[in-house]
Amino acid sequence: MADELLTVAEMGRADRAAMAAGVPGTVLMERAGAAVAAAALARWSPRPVAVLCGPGNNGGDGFVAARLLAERGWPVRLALLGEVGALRGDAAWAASGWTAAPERPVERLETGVLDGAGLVIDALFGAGLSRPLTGPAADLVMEVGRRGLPVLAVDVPSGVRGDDGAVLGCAPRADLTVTFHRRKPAHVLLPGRLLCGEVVLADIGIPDGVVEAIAPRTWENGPRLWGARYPWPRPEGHKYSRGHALVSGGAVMTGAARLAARAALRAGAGLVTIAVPPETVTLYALSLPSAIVLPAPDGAAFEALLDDPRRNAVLLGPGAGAGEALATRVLAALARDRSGVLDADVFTSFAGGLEPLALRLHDRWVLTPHDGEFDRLFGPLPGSRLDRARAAARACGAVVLLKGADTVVAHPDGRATVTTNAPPDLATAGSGDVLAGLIVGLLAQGMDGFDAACAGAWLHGEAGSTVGPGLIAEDLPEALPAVLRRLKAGADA
Ligand SMILES: NC(=O)C1=CN([C@@H]2O[C@H](COP(=O)(O)OP(=O)(O)OC[C@H]3O[C@@H](n4cnc5c(N)ncnc54)[C@H](O)[C@@H]3O)[C@@H](O)[C@H]2O)[C@@H](O)CC1
Ligand SMILES: [K+]
Repeated sequence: MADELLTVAEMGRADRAAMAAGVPGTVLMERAGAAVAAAALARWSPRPVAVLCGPGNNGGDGFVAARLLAERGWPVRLALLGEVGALRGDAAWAASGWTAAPERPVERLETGVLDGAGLVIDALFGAGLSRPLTGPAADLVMEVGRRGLPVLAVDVPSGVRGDDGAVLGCAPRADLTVTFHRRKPAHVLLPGRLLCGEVVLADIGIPDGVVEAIAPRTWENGPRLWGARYPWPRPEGHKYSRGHALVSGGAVMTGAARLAARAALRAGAGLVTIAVPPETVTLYALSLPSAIVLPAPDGAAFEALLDDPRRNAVLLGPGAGAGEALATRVLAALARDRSGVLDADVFTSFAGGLEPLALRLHDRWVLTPHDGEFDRLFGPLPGSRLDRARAAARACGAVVLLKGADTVVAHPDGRATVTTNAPPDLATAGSGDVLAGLIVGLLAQGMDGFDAACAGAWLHGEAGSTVGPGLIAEDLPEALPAVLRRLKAGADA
């Protein structure tokens, strides 16, 4: 499946470009409806179907699918929101194909159309959804849910907004969603992703060059994006050529920096120094045999460690304790030519204003807030998670990774990815520290900020899935070798 995600506007441009290149809209619609019918035939045994059509082209796809399924002998009832006479353009053409057979009426959109149905095809609204579902459309969607009928959604479950996956009013929970040409953000962002069920991407004959011309800026995260630049160890390499991460450890919440340091090592950093309060050296050293544990009694001592340019990537935040001391360390790290990750307590330490950070940050730094931390640092920004992460990256000049079940990574230049492989088991203490550690480990090896953030988020998700139920954060670095082995096998193929 292609990784690009097209906004609704970009998909509209793709449709228009295809038509300008000589593919008529009716041909696109016929192929879209055929893909829906094919998906129904492939997934379900023959059964009575209720096709719910809306007033636009999404409904047009429904008319085509209904005709094709009826031609295959499936009992099909079709109901339309509005009047057939009010349909325009390609949708009117598609409707005429259905009504051409006198035994195929167009029913009013009422719940009775569901009686006897063993499958619902939801073709009410797609890209054109402009307001919350109300009236008969909402009644039908609610009734489909009450009856527990299987649902095949055309393009998106009706009520799910294409650009952000938000539900306007209500939306059915689909078993299968057939979308066209490229997926939209709604197929990967929550809650949309959960309502789509399995997503099938159908080729409706829009030439590939069209996507290249549109140059989309959003992708589903995966190794196809960054795998070619993954910093695999080279035969002639040695530990000094694999980067040296510096992790700042705290006095009380010592687990956070230890988890991060271990993850940085597992991600392949040649060396990891963890700078800790002197009274905790033994504790850190005993649990991290492969890391260098050094005492840093104060800011000056930490700066002395920073001054060694071989320590090329820095992690600040996990277990650090918010406040002036942490803020000073952050600014000291940013004053040097380093890459790094800012996490956790850093966001509280700079909650008063972004300016001191924004002045010094650049795109070899990655900020990894969850939603609460994000709002603390950037304020409540409008729009989807994609919009907000992009705006934040632009505002601070660094890569922003907005954590969640649908983690977004955004670069200040507007590129963004959505990560979809994170299992819910990852919602556990210390999981974010591991993520920060993975990213700093990759930065230390020379990956750029965007690649390191994307690769870190994806590896984190894969490690989480490898462990599965019962996962605790300590398991994640240990799961990494198996994940990397699989990645390498794929990358080498
Ligand atoms: N040539 C094309 O543009 C193609 C479009 N395709 C299909 O066309 C869809 C987009 O078609 P449209 O742009 O016509 O949009 P939709 O079919 O999603 O809906 C547009 C209509 O619904 C109305 N509407 C929006 N929200 C409403 C609400 N909550 N309650 C009541 N009415 C509401 C709008 O006023 C408009 O009349 C895609 O999702 C896809 O399924 C496919 O056929 C492939 C080709
Ligand atoms: K739909």
